[in-house]
Amino acid sequence: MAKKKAANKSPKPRIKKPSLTLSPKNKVILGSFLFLFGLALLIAFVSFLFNWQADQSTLSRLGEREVMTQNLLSKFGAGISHFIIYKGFGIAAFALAFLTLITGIYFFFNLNKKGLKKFWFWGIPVMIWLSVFFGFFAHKNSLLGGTVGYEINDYLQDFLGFTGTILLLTFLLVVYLTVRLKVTPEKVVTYFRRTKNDISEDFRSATPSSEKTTQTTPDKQKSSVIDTASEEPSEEEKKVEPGRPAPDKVVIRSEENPDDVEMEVETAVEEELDNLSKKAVEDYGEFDPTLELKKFQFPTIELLKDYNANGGGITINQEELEENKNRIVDTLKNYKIDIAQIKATVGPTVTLYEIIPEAGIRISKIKSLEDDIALSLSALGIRIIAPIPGKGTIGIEVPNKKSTIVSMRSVIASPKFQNAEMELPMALGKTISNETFVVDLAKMPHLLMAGATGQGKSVGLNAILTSLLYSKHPAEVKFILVDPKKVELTLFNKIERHYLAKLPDTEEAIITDNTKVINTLNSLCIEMDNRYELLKDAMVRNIKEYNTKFKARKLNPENGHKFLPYIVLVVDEFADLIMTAGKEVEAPIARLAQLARAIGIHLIIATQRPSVNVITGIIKANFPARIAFRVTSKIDSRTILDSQGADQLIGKGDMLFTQGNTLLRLQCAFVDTPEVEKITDFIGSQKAYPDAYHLPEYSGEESGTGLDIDVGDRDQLFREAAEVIVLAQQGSASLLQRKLKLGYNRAGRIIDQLEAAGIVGPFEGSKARQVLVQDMEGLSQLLDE
Ligand SMILES: Nc1ncnc2c1ncn2[C@@H]1O[C@H](COP(=O)(O)OP(=O)(O)OP(=O)(O)O)[C@@H](O)[C@H]1O
Repeated sequence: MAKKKAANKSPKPRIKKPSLTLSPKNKVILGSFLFLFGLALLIAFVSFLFNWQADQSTLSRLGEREVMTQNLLSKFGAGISHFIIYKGFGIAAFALAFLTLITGIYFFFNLNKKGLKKFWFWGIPVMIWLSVFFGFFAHKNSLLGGTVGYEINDYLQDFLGFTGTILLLTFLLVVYLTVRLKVTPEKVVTYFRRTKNDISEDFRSATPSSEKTTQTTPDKQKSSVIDTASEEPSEEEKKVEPGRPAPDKVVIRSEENPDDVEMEVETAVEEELDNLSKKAVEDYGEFDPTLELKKFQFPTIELLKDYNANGGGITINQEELEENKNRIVDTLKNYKIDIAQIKATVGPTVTLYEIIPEAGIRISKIKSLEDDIALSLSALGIRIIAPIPGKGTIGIEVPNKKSTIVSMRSVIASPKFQNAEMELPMALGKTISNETFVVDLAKMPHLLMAGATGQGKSVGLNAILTSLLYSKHPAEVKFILVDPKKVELTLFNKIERHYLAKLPDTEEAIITDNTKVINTLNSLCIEMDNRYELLKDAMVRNIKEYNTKFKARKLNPENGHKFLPYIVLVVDEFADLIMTAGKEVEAPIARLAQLARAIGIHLIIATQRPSVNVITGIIKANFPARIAFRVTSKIDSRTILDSQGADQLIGKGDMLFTQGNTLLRLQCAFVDTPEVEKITDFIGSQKAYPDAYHLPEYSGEESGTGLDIDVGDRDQLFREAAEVIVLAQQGSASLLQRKLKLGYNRAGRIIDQLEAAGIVGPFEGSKARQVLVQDMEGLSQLLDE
C-alpha cells in the first residue's frame, strides 16, 4: 500500500543545475587543446623574439591574406606575440605559455587541481614582478619588460623613486622565496654547508683510489678485507623506506679463501625524525606552552623587602668570637683535650668553630661533652658534628648573639638561583658559610618538613612557593594547597587561575576541609595514572622527555597529548590530616610518593608533630629529602631526620636539611606575609587562564560508614534497638547502651545498621542522629518490607 502510494506520487519537476564538472572525454579534449595552444604560444613567442622587428610593419595589415610574416606561426603568431609580449608583459609572458601548457597537462591526465591552482596563484604575480623588473631596462630593449612592465615600473618610480621601487621588488621577492619556496636563512646556510661537505667528500673519495689498490697488495692481505658495498644499490637497499636513511653496510669478504661465504655487517642508523613533526616545527616553530599567557610578567625583585638595607648583614663580632673560642678551648682543656688548631666561620645565625684536636684524642670523647660545652658557653642550640664529613675536623656550632635575617630578596637575587638550571628550583636559604642554597624539588623528589609550632615552617613553605613563583611560568607549574589551619596559605587564592589546580566543580582552590583532601588525593592518583599512559604512549621515561617531545611537535594533541605542567602538592599540618582521615589519606599519599616522581607530581608535606604514627615507615621511605626546624625532643628529631640535632636548633628558621646522607644546617630565607601578598597581588592582577587547572574528576563514597550492611548480619537486638530509638525519637548510641545494657562498640554497630536500614540519619558530629521513622507503626511496616 505504502509502496503504491510512493509509486503514485508524481515526480516533482526538478530544475537541472548546470554542472561545472567536465566528463572525462571533455577533459581530454580541453586538456589537449590547452596543451597544444600553450605549445603554439611558446613557438610563436620564441619565433617572435627573432622576427619581431621584421614583422612589425605587417601588424596593421594582418587581416590581408597576401601579407607575409616571418613568425613560425605566421600572422596569428606575430599578432598574438605582439599583443602579449610587446604590448603586454615582455619576456615574462613566457610564463603565460607555460601555464597554459601545464593546465592542458592537468586536464588531459585528470590530475588533482589543487596543484594547478597554486601554479596560477603564484605564476601570474611572478610574471608581473618579472615584467616590472625588466621595465628598468626598457630603454635598452623595450621587449624585455613589455608595455605593461614599463608603465607599472614608470608609475612606481614616479612615486617611490628608483631606489624605492627596487626595495619594493626586493621585498616581494623575499615574500615569494619564504612563502612559496620556503627558503629560510638557516636552510641557505645548511645548503651551503652541505655543498661544501659534498665537495670535500668528493675530493677525498677521488684521491684514495690508490689506497684501495694498496689494500689488495699481497703483503697487506690478512684474513679479511672490509670495503664499502658497491655503489650500485642492491635490491634490498632499494626497498628501504623513503624518508628513512639507508643503513651503513660493509661487506666482509675473506681474501685468502675467495670461496668463503660473504658476511654483510649492517650498522643500524637512527631513524630520522618524523617528517611531519619536522615540517610542523619548520612552519610554526616549537610549541610554546606559555603562549596563552604570553604577556605574563614574573614578579619583580622590588616586591620583596630588603631586611639588611640599613647596614644589617652579617656583622663579625670579634669580641664574641674570641670569647667563645677561649671558652671552647678551656672547657676541652678541663677534660684533658688539647686542640691543635681552631677556625671560625660566621654564618647568619650560627658560627661554626672547626677544631683539630691533638693526635690521639678520641672523637667520641668530644661528642660526649656536648652538654658540658653548652653549659660553659651558656648558650642554647649548640651542635657538635664529630667529625665533619669530608673534612676531618670537629665542628662546634654556636649560635650568634645577634642573628641576621636571611631575606628572600637576597636569595632570589643571588646568581645561584638566577642561573639555576633546574626544573623546580627552590631557594631555601643560606648555609653556615653564607652561601645561597638552592635545590631542585624535581630531583628530591618529595619533601618532608617538620618542626614545633612557631619555628618557621609556614615561612619555609612560603619561601619554597615564592621561589617557584619567581622561576616558573603559570603554564609550567601548578600547586595544590592543603591548609587545614585555613589562614596560612589563603593569600595564594589570588593566583588561583594562574597557578593553582583543583577538582572540577569545587569553589575554593585551596583545600581547608580534610574530607575534600581525600577526593583531591585520589584525583591526583588518577592524574598520575593518566600521565603514565601518556608517557607510555609517547615512549618516554619522564615528564621532561615528554614535554621536550611535545614541544618538538612529535606528539599529536588529537591523541590526547598535551603539555604537562609540574604539580606540587603542599600539605600544611599533615598530622591533623592523618588524625582525621587516617588510612584514607595515607594510602594515596604513599602511592603518589612511590610513583609520581617520573610524571612531575611532587609532594611537600609539613607537620608539627613528627611522631611515628604520623610519619609512618612507608612515608619516610619515600621522602628522602627532609627539613627539620626546631623540635622539642630528641625522639622527634630522630623521627624526622633519623638522627638527633633538630632539638638543638635555635628556632626562627634555623633548620637542618638532608637529602639522604649528610645533614646541612641552613638558615631559612625569611618572607613575610605582606611580601607574599604583594607577589600574589602582582600576579593576580595579570591576565589569567579562564579557570584553575582542572584535575580529573573523582567521585568518592559520600559516607564512610559502610551502608551496604547485609540484613543477615544484623544484630540480634536490632529490632529492639530500633524500637528504643523510634520511641525516644533520638538516634544516639549512648541511649542504646543505657537501655539495652550494651557496650559502646556493639551500640555503635547497631546504629550503623539502623542507618543502613534507613531508620536513623547520617552522623552529625556531636549532635544525635535524626530519626527518620516517626512511630512504631511506620517502623513495623519498614521492617516487614
Ligand atoms: N627564616 C626566618 N627568619 C627569621 N625569622 C623567622 C624565620 N622563620 C620564622 N621566623 C619567625 O618565627 C615566627 C613563626 O614562624 P612560622 O609562622 O613560620 O612558624 P610555624 O612553624 O609555621 O608555626 P605554626 O606551626 O604555629 O604555624 C615568624 O613570625 C617569624 O617571626
